[in-house]
Amino acid sequence: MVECHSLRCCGDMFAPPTTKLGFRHAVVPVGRWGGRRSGRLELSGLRPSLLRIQAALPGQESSPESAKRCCDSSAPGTSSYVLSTVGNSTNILWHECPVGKLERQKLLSQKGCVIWITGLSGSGKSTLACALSRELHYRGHLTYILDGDNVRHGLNRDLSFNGEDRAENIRRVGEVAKLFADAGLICIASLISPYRKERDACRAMLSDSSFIEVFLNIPLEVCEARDPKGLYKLARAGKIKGFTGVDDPYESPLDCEIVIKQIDGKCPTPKAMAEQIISFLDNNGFLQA
Ligand SMILES: Nc1ncnc2c1ncn2[C@@H]1O[C@H](COP(=O)(O)OS(=O)(=O)O)[C@@H](OP(=O)(O)O)[C@H]1O
Ligand SMILES: Nc1ncnc2c1ncn2[C@@H]1O[C@H](COP(=O)(O)OP(=O)(O)O)[C@@H](O)[C@H]1O
Repeated sequence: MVECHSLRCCGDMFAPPTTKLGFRHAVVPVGRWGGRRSGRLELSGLRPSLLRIQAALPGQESSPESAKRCCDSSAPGTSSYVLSTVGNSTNILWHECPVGKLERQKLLSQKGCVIWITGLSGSGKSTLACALSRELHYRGHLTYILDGDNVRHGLNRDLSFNGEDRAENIRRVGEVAKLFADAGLICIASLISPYRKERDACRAMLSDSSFIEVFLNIPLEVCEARDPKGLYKLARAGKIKGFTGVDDPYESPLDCEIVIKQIDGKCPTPKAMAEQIISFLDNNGFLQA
């Protein structure tokens, strides 16, 4: 048997990629660091330590078992690598680094996570995100806010507010939030994210329970009365089409970690809401490595 240099394939570093990344992959035996055995791999010049390759063979699911076979089934003189197909990206390779999430979390004395604040326009998402970031910052924790409005100024400037684009908006923010959580940060995503299916898909991107959904459950009438940007007025006048809560749906979470609502007709202060979330983080071990 030939020594396998795939970082995710052997020994302590082995972790089946499907559990973390959901790749579709298959194993392709190839020559040792060179040659073109699969007809599409050219490995010359690649350092062994960088190799964990997944093949673009459709329909072959990975499993711990199949990934292990990567070590066992090679012909003498060959090693096996696995390339993957993800969406429209074919023959791509995941690079591992010995400095991982755990090391970064240790450095930061916290656990990377995503706090996903969802609610109607005007419910107070941005205000809460800022209050939470400020309170955590004072306590020595590193945070980063992905605010819907702000992200639409750059990364998502190509997206409109039709259903398809909102779904893509949520997906992209989910992916970026996942990266920030992997970086060890407490990532606060505050966007309307009106669709349950897309929010749940973002939750599914994170392997452990590090997706914390916060529903800012403020009634439409209150949000509309606040109307800080005058958007509800424009929507009611028919000057904005497809406005959430007016003529576009908002699907409330059915089972989320934290619900914030009015008490006796009064909205808690942003600081009080932030404290509620911080208590959750503390009780669930996110504020230590
Ligand atoms: N049609 C329509 N519906 C809802 N909101 C609208 C719309 N058009 C513009 N805006 C402004 O865009 C902000 C919402 O952006 P999001 O990225 O959070 O929305 S979404 O998650 O993609 O639904 C939202 O900001 P917030 O008020 O902070 O929520 C609005 O200011
Ligand atoms: N807890 C709160 N109590 C009272 N008013 C609030 C609260 N949070 C936010 N607001 C006000 O509501 C309006 C909308 O807040 P904002 O954070 O912009 O909401 P969103 O980001 O959900 O659109 C702002 O005028 C803000 O000052």
